[in-house]
Amino acid sequence: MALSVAKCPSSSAAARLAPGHSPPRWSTLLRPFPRSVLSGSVTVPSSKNWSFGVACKQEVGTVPVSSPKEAPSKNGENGGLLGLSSEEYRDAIGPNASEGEPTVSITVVGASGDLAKKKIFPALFALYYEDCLPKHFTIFGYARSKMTDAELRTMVSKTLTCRIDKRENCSEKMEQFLKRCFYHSGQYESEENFADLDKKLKEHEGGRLSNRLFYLSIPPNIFIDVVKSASKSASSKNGWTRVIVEKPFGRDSESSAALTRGLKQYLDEDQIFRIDHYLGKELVENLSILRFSNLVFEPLWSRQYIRNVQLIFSEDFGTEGRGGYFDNYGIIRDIMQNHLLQILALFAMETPVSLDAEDIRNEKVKVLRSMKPLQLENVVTGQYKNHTKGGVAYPGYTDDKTVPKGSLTPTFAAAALFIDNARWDGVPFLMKAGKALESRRTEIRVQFRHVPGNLYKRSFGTDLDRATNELVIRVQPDEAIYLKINNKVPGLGMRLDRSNLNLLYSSRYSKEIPDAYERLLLDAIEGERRLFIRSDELDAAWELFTPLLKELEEKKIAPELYPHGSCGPAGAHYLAANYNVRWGDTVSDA
Ligand SMILES: NC(=O)C1=CN([C@@H]2O[C@H](COP(=O)(O)OP(=O)(O)OC[C@H]3O[C@@H](n4cnc5c(N)ncnc54)[C@H](OP(=O)(O)O)[C@@H]3O)[C@@H](O)[C@H]2O)C=CC1
Ligand SMILES: O=C1O[C@H](COP(=O)(O)O)[C@@H](O)[C@H](O)[C@H]1O
Repeated sequence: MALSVAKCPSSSAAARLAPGHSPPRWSTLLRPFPRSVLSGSVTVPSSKNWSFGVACKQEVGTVPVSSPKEAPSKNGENGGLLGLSSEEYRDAIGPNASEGEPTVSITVVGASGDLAKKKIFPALFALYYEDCLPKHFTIFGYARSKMTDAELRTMVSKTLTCRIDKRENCSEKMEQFLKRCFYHSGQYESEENFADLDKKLKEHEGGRLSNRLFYLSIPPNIFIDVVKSASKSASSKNGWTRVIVEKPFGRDSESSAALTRGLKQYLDEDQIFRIDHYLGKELVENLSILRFSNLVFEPLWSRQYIRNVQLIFSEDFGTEGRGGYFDNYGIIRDIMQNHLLQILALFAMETPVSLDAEDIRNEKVKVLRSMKPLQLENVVTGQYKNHTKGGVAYPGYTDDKTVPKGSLTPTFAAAALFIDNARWDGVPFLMKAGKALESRRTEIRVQFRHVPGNLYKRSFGTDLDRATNELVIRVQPDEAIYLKINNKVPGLGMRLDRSNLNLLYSSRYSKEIPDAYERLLLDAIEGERRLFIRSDELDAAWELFTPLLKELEEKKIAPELYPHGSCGPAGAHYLAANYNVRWGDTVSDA
């Protein structure tokens, strides 16, 4: 029987316990409390009901008691109240504070763009549908494009979807949701335009304690302009102000440090939520649970038993429509330096002291800082070229009009990385990421060592590799965790077979898996930083990749061409073979 807790109880009755009731203990395993709760906050009941200890806990009147790491925010009197004592906090929010429920205003900056339409508004709607948003919330779209509220709603409504398993009242809920979405057109560097937004936000907040979340869904060259104007003119006067920053966080160590310095002129580190949406994916979240809550795995999690680890990302489409952005970054910056490296850090970290964000991030950063410098000979790059299959012509990367002719930007890369610590000494961590490949998949593959003195080695023939165990965590699509084991083919003979112990999520759970952006938006609203990137993690990630990127660019290394829709460059196989490894996704029973 599965332990189950409603992640976002649709009926708040199930979620709310009378004051004095203990929350179910295991709920914390499934969703660690926000830092404010862990550090001893008092939750002020907003009414007779008390939202407490549940997956989708609303931060209703959370009063920080002591949280030494959370200093008052940079924007001083305009900023959050995170560093105040509970008495100061009550004084600041007035005598009736505990009677009013706070509001959350979410401003999607760059609301006219692709990400906002594709991911952010749909995720906000899913949270609303699941009763995960606070009772009082308002969503504002902000961008330069001229749009009315009605036009924004029409635009947004086209991308909202209902969960397959929850269609009940969906269109009604959509209508209610859209009524809470508004639009404000303005320039990104204009304090005046943000001051106008502030006025509108205040009208909606109706004098309540107001918490404000800004989601920067815009190109990075305007991050600082927006943060400057928003923090000066539109940050909360009496609640918290937080900013979600989309990637890319720079192109290299220097530009990333400059971006962080720029942001920190106006924000404290704990107001900055650097998003890496791969950390919000269900199976990536599950990685630590798999390892730290199952005795069978943790003892094997080291060089002693693990031969290699593979982190594989592939997409079966090219850079269509994003060539302009992509050409300036390439696959190493787009996928490896962030998504795959973050997964590696989570995979390889030591047991954290607790599930608190800082404890987890402390362990991740230690892994990143223990990485051996990346050598050019341990890297293969590729770029897709046009290819015709079944009478259909697929364009090459440089056929995209937004990509400069002769571009050397890699759309594929494979690399062998090493962690210079006692646990992982000598174990290759092989990464592979590519666009326009034959399939779309993201996987973590753990290949174990051979069984010493294997009694059955004769039964495996010459291919002993096939006899080793492999643990596969398929992040997407068809989320699954499976372990390849050896077993006897039933019958009187002695033939060995290889089978999968398979946890296929769609068979095990009828519930639809939430999109990563839902989890991350909810965490940002709750102040939970575990799945966001801290600045020292970011620095360490860039420190690892910057010298390699510079070398590739300075030496003008030409990527190996591979046909659109193929398995990628052959060089990736040679690279793996150098370490006696075969990519797990290329074998017939992958
Ligand atoms: N799209 C995706 O799948 C992903 C995107 N990201 C990141 O998220 C952010 C947003 O992505 P996306 O929505 O695709 O980006 P867009 O290019 O669609 O930009 C978003 C909005 O920003 C404004 N804008 C665009 N270019 C400029 C410019 N040069 N100067 C000023 N304003 C500009 C436009 O709004 P207006 O003209 O109305 O002001 C546009 O609608 C980016 O940082 C991107 O790298 C990260 C992961 C995936
Ligand atoms: O960050 C990015 O991620 C997407 C892939 O995300 P997914 O959740 O759809 O797997 C990738 O296409 C894009 O290039 C990159 O910027």
